[in-house]
Amino acid sequence: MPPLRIAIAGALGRMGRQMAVAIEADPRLALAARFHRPGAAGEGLVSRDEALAAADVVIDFTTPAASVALAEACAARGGPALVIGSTGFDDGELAAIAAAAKTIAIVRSGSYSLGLNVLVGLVEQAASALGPEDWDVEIFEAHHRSKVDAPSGTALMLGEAAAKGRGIDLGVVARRTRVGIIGPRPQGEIGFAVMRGGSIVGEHSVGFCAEGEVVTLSHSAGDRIMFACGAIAAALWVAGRPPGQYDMRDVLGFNAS
Ligand SMILES: NC(=O)C1=CN([C@@H]2O[C@H](COP(=O)(O)OP(=O)(O)OC[C@H]3O[C@@H](n4cnc5c(N)ncnc54)[C@H](OP(=O)(O)O)[C@@H]3O)[C@@H](O)[C@H]2O)C=CC1
Ligand SMILES: O=C(O)C1=N[C@H](C(=O)O)C[C@H](O)C1
Repeated sequence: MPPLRIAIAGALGRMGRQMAVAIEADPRLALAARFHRPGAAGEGLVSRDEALAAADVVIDFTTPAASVALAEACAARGGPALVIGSTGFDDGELAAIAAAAKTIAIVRSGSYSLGLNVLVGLVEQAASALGPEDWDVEIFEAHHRSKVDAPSGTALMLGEAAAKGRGIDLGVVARRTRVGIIGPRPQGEIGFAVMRGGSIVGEHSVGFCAEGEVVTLSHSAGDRIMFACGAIAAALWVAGRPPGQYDMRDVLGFNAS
């Protein structure tokens, strides 16, 4: 079987550079093209249109606006398939990606880590067993000083999992900030806390806190290579799939009934 042709969006970014290393080392793949912002200078970079023409799958770790524009460009030409790793989308941007996924296959996940996606299932299970009458859910995340969105995409995935386990909508119970005299904690709230500093790759924990006891489920990322390996698994899985929006738990078979 010929190698799967991959294009990298945001090739000069932290994840774009990590993706190139991982793809070059994988005999199942060919690094077909690397592209960045229009006009960006860098060895071997091509235009977005050239990259789309050369690839079976594009792997994209950029920004919400760039990912939406890319999804629309891929959909307009009927491919290639897309693996989106960017985080920080608003509702309108998510709707635009869902619209593009009516024409092409798109995998989107706030984390391509296998371990983190296992943790998502554990959080849903724990939230279902530890009800809101006695157990408060608090999510903590820490990242490097250059990260621009908060809470992280992963923290939001964990919040969605906890809300799902309790059969509620995260939007109704999420508490993203606390400042000043805020009063006692409302029952059922799912709180988020954010730390930024240094070169932290990604720390996440979900605390279930009751009178006299705390259960903590956590994940620690020490290197970006496992995000890149997860994105490669997603690219191999999504190539040739019918149009639709998928996530990493689909790739891993965790959503199969
Ligand atoms: N899902 C996952 O597993 C992971 C997700 N992420 C997410 O991926 C995203 C990128 O992270 P990271 O690599 O650390 O960030 P970086 O800022 O290092 O990389 C993003 C790159 O995208 C470039 N870019 C911006 N606009 C465009 C465009 N229109 N076309 C092409 N490239 C563009 C930026 O260029 P410029 O520098 O010129 O602005 C930047 O170099 C973030 O949203 C992050 O949260 C990160 C790690 C894992
Ligand atoms: O920006 C990052 O670095 C990361 N972003 C993702 C997120 O927002 O959860 C994944 C990972 O934690 C690293």
